[in-house]
Amino acid sequence: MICHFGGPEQTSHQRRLEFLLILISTLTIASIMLASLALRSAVAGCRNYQCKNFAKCYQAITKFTRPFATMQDKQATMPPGYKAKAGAFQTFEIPQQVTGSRGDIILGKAMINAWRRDGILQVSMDESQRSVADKAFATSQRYFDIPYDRKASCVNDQSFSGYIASGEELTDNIADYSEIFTVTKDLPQSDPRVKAKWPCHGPCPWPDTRMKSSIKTYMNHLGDSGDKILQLIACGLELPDINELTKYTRDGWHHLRVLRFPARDKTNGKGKDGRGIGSHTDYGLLVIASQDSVGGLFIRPPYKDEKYANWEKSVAGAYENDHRWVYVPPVPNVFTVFPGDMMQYITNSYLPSTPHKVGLNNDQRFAFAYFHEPNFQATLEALPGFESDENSRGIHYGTHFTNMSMRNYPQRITAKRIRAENRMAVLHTPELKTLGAAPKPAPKEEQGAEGGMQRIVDAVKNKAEEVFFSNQVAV
Ligand SMILES: O=C(O)CCC(=O)C(=O)O
Ligand SMILES: [Fe+2]
Repeated sequence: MICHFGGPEQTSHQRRLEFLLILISTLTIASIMLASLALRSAVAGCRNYQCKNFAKCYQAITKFTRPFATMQDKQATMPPGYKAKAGAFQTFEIPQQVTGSRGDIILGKAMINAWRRDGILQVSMDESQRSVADKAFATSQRYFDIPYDRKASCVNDQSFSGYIASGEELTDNIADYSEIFTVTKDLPQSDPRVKAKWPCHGPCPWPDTRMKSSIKTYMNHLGDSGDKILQLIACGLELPDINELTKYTRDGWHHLRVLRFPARDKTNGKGKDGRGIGSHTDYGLLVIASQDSVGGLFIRPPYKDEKYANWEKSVAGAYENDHRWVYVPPVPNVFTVFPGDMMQYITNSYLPSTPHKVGLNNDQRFAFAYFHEPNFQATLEALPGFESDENSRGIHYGTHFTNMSMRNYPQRITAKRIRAENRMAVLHTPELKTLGAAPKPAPKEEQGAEGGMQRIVDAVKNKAEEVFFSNQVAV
């Protein structure tokens, strides 16, 4: 006899079976729908999905964002002479907008976990960022290819922007082989902060308008990502306001290093074999780095038995030659993102500043390091819930940046002018330490371009330039 479900001949056993079957199919459909929603939220960086199940969604993000490259691929580009584990870093997609939704909180927590575990995370570039980054890399190659004298003329005595020759920058007293064009806030002479002789404030000595436009566009994109990442981190830290971190970055002292490293057998001999940049941490809130396919970057994940505070005692050169470094293999179309000194300070080392270093490879290497920073006038305080004796005094970002620049480039014309004009003293004026406060004009006698002070400055500058140029070799 053929039984039809629901038919007149149905026994109670068959009805139970029918009920069970319906229940199982409903549950299967529901779990497929849930899984696909969770996956979609992971792909979309939790854009719209208001997650109800924290653990499941978090797991989905963690699994989905693991990269798929094999260990062999990742080791292949490691600079010769280095032994390190190759990292497999988590990659995140940043939403169009961060609103503080449940999804944003989950994403922020996943990013925080990645930093605390690996010291670094990756962020996918969107379509427009890819094209802007490609253009910036092309611009960088074009600049470093121009004759040495033209590159080297791009310096400024008021800002630390401009050219730094291979072998000019020191890390832990050893010359770095990086050749750099630094871009700090590009301010005209008419800007009140420049007129008031604030240290580090001045124009960027661009070689041409093409480079200016391409690099500024790139920096604007990085700035947008930087603020969104900070908002996500604020969500992940469950801070009372999603702008708890971005309140510091309005008119932030964002800057960028356009970098070229020579091949390991094509250096000018001023540094140490195979070493591109010595181990160091960077100064602000976030470092957003990008590199070509050559490979050279190593980072140091947080270790429980290591504690440092770069704003108190330099960590430059620390642990440089031990085996605890992790290689950052080039991955196409991602930014690598890690915390800087200020993030460590305000989180009481919950998010420590990530030490990193660069090795030289068989080919020249191009890279960018963008620093998403607080406003120069900002004094950073411990975040709610992260207060301790160590961060109770607050730290003035402009002073930290100026100290670090003076330490790294003591012989640069900018450092000489800061010393000659005693600009360090300006750092102590109340308006320089108050967000949004207007600068007070410099005293009359110091403003005159023809004054005695200016003559001293010019003499120092000329001498510095002489030394600067005589020390260089063409690349
Ligand atoms: O070359 C890199 O990838 C990073 C460079 C760097 O650490 C820096 O410029 O501070
Ligand atoms: Fe760095």
